[in-house]
Amino acid sequence: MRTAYTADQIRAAEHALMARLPEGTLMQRAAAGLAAVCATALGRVYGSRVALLVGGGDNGGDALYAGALLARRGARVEAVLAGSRTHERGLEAYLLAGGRVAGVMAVERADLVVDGLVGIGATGALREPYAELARAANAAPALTVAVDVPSGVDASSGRVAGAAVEAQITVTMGAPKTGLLVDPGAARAGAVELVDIGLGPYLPAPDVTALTGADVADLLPRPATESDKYRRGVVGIAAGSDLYTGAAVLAVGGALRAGAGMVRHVGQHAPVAQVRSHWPEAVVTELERPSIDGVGRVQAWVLGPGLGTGAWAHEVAASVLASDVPVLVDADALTLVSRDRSLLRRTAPVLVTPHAGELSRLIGAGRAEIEAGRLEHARAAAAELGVTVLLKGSTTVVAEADRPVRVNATGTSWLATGGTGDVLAGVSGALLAQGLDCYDAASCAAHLHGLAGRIAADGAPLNAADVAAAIPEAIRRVHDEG
Ligand SMILES: NC(=O)C1=CN([C@@H]2O[C@H](COP(=O)(O)OP(=O)(O)OC[C@H]3O[C@@H](n4cnc5c(N)ncnc54)[C@H](O)[C@@H]3O)[C@@H](O)[C@H]2O)[C@@H](O)CC1
Ligand SMILES: [K+]
Repeated sequence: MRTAYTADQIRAAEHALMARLPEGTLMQRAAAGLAAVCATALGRVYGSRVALLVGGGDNGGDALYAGALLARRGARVEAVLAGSRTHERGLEAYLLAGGRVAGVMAVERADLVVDGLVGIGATGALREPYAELARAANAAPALTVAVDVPSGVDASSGRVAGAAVEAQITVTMGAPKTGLLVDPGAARAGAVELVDIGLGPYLPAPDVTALTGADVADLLPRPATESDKYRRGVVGIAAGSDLYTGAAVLAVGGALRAGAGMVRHVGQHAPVAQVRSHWPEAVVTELERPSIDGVGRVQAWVLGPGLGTGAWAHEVAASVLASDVPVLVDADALTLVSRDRSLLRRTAPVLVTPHAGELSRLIGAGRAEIEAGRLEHARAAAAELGVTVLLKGSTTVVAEADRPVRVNATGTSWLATGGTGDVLAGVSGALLAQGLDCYDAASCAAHLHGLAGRIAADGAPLNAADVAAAIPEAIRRVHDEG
């Protein structure tokens, strides 16, 4: 399990650790780790050109001490001082080692830029001249290594409010920060390298977590020898309408590939016919009236892909949500519940799987605002609606009351294409039907779906059916990792 922490959590842990160590020890550890990563990235330190962007706080101190280490190894190091003050001892050590102070031109001629403008002590958008220096680093041909977090990225949320450094590598001190795992911040961080400064024993419960493949392998149910299709879990899929048939085919496909014992599709005539012809394995029921009464027992429902948003769909949604099993609410069903919240009044679990636009209708926040602050909006929605929320997007996050948000790191932008959400709904539903709770089902499904997207894309466009077809390979890979 990967874990990440807010700036406040890190600061508290640092204080506890610092109280037991001679002054300056932590910064020395941080700088040594930072210099080592820079040296590896440079390949040859002697004779290379390094520019340091140095802010007025300890983040700048880290950069200066690391710059001193690189200067001692023969690098030509130039520091651009951005703050009205500069870490005094760091600057002394740096100058003593042969480092120089320079203007912004240093950035243009550097092989490597070290971004030590701000770290966890930043407040709000970068002010000048910090913002200008961040832009200069982004425009320069050099490799950029960010100290702790890319300056301009909020360490606790991943928000980017103005100019922000786009790093190829971020060397983070003590423990990863939440903003390095959540977009838009995560996209600015590049590869994240952790420097162990001894913070481990002082860290609290994490703010966010990310499942590794091995974690997913542990959580996934494996059929036992005595399993039969009913014990392995029957997933019901209430999807498709005479207008929209493809979504049902894709959701059923996702569910079939993710290990459900049986998939039962219910819907109108056209989608039922499509599902029957695509998936002879599925059991289909054409609904004569908008109700699931009498269609047979299922362990979990997927509700919504292509269902429509009219009166018929509303009746189907009410009937599915009146059941006593977990329900995944997706796509058109999200529109239905945002119009009629009373549909969500039930005791069995609910998992909602919106993208930012759908979440904006559900909780009345702006779409851009949700994209900018994915974590806080997913958390707020989970609390307000009393459900588990899987918020899709460039970083998929899963939020549930009283649990750390799970962030998915496997996705690829190739997945941003029509129908992939229907596949995700099917995969999640199959995991719910196999007995995973909403939180685990959603986070495992997001992991497998992202991995399947990478396998299917392999550097080129994919379609949603390819993603469903790659789910078994994704499952094999997580088991290999486990
Ligand atoms: N506390 C410790 O023991 C350790 C701290 N470390 C480093 O110290 C950093 C935190 O240091 P600080 O608490 O001094 O804070 P920072 O250095 O992150 O930021 C504070 C400085 O940035 C300026 N600033 C803040 N927001 C700004 C904005 N929006 N635009 C322009 N300037 C802004 C402030 O005026 C101040 O000079 C960590 O991120 C890490 O890099 C590491 O050395 C590990 C040990
Ligand atoms: K930084």
